Order: sequence, then structure tokens, then C-alpha cells
Amino acid sequence: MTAIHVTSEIGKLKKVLLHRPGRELLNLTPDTLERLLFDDIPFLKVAQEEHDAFAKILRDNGVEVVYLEDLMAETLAANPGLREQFLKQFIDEAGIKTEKYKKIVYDFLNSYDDNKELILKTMEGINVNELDSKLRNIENSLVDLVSDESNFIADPMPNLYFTRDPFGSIGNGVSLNRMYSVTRNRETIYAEYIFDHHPEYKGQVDKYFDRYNPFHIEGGDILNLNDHVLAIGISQRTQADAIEMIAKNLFSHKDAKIDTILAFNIPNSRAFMHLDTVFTQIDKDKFTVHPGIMGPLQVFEITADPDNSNEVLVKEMNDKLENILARYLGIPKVELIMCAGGDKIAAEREQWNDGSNTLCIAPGVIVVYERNDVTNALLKEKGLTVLEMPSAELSRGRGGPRCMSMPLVREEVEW
Ligand SMILES: NC(=[NH2+])NCCC[C@H](N)C(=O)O
Repeated sequence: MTAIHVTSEIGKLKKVLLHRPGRELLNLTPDTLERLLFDDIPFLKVAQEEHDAFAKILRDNGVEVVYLEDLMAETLAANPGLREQFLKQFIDEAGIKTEKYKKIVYDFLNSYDDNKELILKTMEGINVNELDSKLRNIENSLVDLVSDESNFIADPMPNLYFTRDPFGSIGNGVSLNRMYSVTRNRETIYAEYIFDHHPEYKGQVDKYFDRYNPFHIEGGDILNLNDHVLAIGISQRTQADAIEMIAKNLFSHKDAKIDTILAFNIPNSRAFMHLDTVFTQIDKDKFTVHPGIMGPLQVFEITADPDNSNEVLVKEMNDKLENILARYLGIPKVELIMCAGGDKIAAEREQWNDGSNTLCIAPGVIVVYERNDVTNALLKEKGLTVLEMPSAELSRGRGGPRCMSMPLVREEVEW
């Protein structure tokens, strides 16, 4: 079996990557919420219970659940020399500038013997008070003290439980993303180490995009329609330039099967930050859609330029969304199911709480947030198997079941 294998949004899910929300959520404060992309502070204990319920639904349905923190700890355990390199890179990317502080933080982190504890600490963030005893003997550094907006010498990474975004599985490879925000860009370091050094992934995973590229793209915008067509959102998080770049990389890669990308231009707003907040596939011929995007949505087809491998051909599709999807999926008809049935207020409320953001674990079988009862009732009426998870606290981070999961292996779909 290949380490990564994802050629659809709906094929039976075999293996998925999650991150159980941890102490990083305890380091959110009212002043940092906006910068750290949260709308409120979740109650950690309940958020963890909800997340465990999510993992249980997946396991009960035959999915192997692996955790980011475990893969990363295994990566360090398998490569004893790597800890030093990882810590130095982590410290640099946390924005710690002076040699003195670098050394203090390095020693502090390196004192964690257990690899998993170390990884969880890097995720949690480091408050300057934790280093106090070590700082007592040195002068404070003006550079580090004035450049820090909070007491954190390394910021927490509270968005890590949205494992959908730092990389995206495409066929047997990945897009290792450069993120839109400073706070989330640090998250991709874990995927970089896992794909480069974890015994199961090293040398097995092609990279179609790299975190050091100049343009940003996030996994919530990347949807695998089938083994040769991707949909990618042009959104707050994903730039058109990044899509052209990944298109060229995919079209020229000898092992990648993707020959067409549909770029969905969606309005740039907090509520619609990624394509998957307004649009997910739930069955071979069914998608959930937020009615708010139907007017402004533009779809572009991107294909290889047969005359010039450095260029791509781009064409605007002037047709109804359901017709475009049916054509590229090669099926007669597609049904779009509107969030909350299209009622304006209910649709806006439920979309805000990720009513359109479903995780499909087999054709017609989806995991959803329980709170979106109007949309969920409609999905049941349409014949879907709807697996509901609790969501009072997790939803405060503005992401749903699809955002909280990264499929690593799915079965092929018989179209
Ligand atoms: N794939 C998604 N829709 N992810 C949602 C991520 C939410 C997160 N707070 C952010 O702003 O980045």
C-alpha cells in the first residue's frame, strides 16, 4: 500500500490524520484571538471530549486514526540526530531572534526527554515566565522583549486541530502548503519533518507544492474530485498564483495523474475562508453548498498547455455549477444540497458553524456537527447516512469535521 493514497473526496476512508486539541487552547487570550484566528476561547476539557467522540465515530466505521503528535514523536525517535535540527528550526520560525534567547529556549525544550511531551510543548507555546529561573542570571534582551506582543516567547498553535490545512493529500503525493497567516505557517513544520524523515513516509510521498514557495495555498481549498481532476478554491487563503504553480508542478510530474484543475473563485471573507467552508462532496452525485456563494462564484478550467510546459491554459466555465461538476465527474447529473435548505438566516447561521463542512467517509456517509439541525435533517431526508458529533466547543475555532481531518488513505471509488 502507498503511504498516501487519496483520489476522491468520498472513497471509503481507511486512514486519517487528526490532532487532539491540547494545551495550546489554554494559551488563547482575548487579545490574541484575532491574530490566532479564533472567535472565542473553547473550554479545553469539553473540546477534547468532543474530539474523542469524533475519533470514535471514525474508528467505529473502520478508519485507522493517527495523530500528528504521535507521527512527529515517532519521526524524532527514528532519527536521533534530528531533534537538534528540529528544535533549531522551530526556534527560528517562532521568531526568537537573539542568540541568548535561542540558547535558553533550546535548553528548555531539550530538557524534555519524552519526544511526545516535547512535541506537545512546541504546540502549546512557551510563556516567558516558564523560563524565568534561567533568565534571572542574564540581562533581558531588548530585541526580544520589544518585538514580543505578548508574554509568549513562542506563540501557541491553536489551529493545529484543523489538520486539513497545513498539507493536502493529492493522489499519492501532497501539497505541503505555505499558509496565509504567520500563525499557521509554523504548523507546516511538522508535516515537513514527517514526510522527509518518518520511516513510513520518507521517500514515499511526492511534493507538488512546498512550504517555501512564495504564494499561499491551504488544504481546506483543495478537493480531489477524482483521480485526474482537482477543485481548488481561490479564497482568502489560496492565491491564484499558487494554483497556477501547483498546476504546472502536477501537470509535469511523471507520477501525478491530475490533468485538470477547476479553480473556484469564492468571495474573500472570514465566513468563507476556504472552499470547504461553503462546498463539500457527500456522495458520488451530491454536494453540500452554501447558497451565499452561488451568485458570485466563478469557475475556471486549468489544463496543460501542449505547446509550452511552462504555461497552463485557463478558460472560464460559463455554465451552472451542477452541470460543470457532472461533466468533470463523468456522470449524468449532480445534485447540490443547499445549507439549511437555502433559508437565508438559517443558512448563514449554520454555515458559520460549518453546516456545509462535512467529512465524507464513504459514498453517502458523512460526519457532521450535531448543532446544524436544519441542514442535517435535510441531508437525512436526501438519503444520506448522517453521523453527528458534538460541537459546542470545537466550533469556536471556525472549522468542522472536514477541517479537522486529513485523509491519508481512501479506497478507490467505482464510478
Ligand atoms: N479547512 C478549513 N475550513 N479549516 C478551518 C480553519 C479554521 C482556523 N481557525 C483558521 O482560520 O485557519
